Amino acid sequence: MSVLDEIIDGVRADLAQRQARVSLDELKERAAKAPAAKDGVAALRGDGVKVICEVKRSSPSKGALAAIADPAGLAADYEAGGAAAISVLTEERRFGGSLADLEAVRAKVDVPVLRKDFIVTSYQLWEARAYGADLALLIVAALDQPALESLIERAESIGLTPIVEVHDEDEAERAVDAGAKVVGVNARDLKTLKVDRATFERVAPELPDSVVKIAESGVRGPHDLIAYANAGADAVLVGESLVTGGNPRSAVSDLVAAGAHPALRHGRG
Ligand SMILES: O=P(O)(O)OC[C@@H](O)[C@@H](O)c1c[nH]c2ccccc12
Repeated sequence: MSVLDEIIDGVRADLAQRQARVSLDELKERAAKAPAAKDGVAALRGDGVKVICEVKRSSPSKGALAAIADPAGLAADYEAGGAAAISVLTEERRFGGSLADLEAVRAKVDVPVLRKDFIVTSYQLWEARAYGADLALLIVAALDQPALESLIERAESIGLTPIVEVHDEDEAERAVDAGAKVVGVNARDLKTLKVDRATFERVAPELPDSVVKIAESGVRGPHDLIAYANAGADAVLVGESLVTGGNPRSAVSDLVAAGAHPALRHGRG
């Protein structure tokens, strides 16, 4: 069984407990009261390379990264540094996240917020909206094609922008076939946990120009952002280096400054 399969088993077990406590109707009522979703696509387009900053306490590959007692405070630092969006991990067992983190971050920042989890049912999309997310991650490797298609449709119908995560050319083709408009290319293979920064440049050419392209994982600093930008990234998604670096606000602003450099040839030019 791959790491991804193990993570998803845990996610399904936790999900079953939440579903037993909170009905879908209750969630929908809560979602109806949530502030309207912000435009996730608009936030990731435009001049310069956008930086999505992640609230990440731990990971299956590295274990504990940072305690993050105040996720909303961290998100506010990210926003002050120029983050285009905030990613909040809500998976509990391996990443130490929660829906409470999502809610706290949403209440604090104005930029769009991404629910980063292993979404396998539409119930989790309603949760994302109910707790204030504007974007939700859908991982191609975790879904069969009909499920991927229906979750993309459902996400859009409830106002969420789906970020469809791929890791190779075949998955990129599946994402595009399923109608993805925003695609994240993850340099980390979720089945082996290995990072290969060349993944983005290999996979991005499979994606049409109209698709917003996010390079995920492995960004240690401006140098990696520039390499991803030169390979066509519209945005990068950064976690570990921000939570372990000591000064998240200045680390983000260094990335944003690098991404705004006029000499960069990025995505839409
Ligand atoms: O910590 P990093 O290497 O900067 O990576 C962030 C992000 O890309 C990574 O957390 C991630 C990408 N896709 C995921 C899917 C699930 C959980 C986590 C992820």
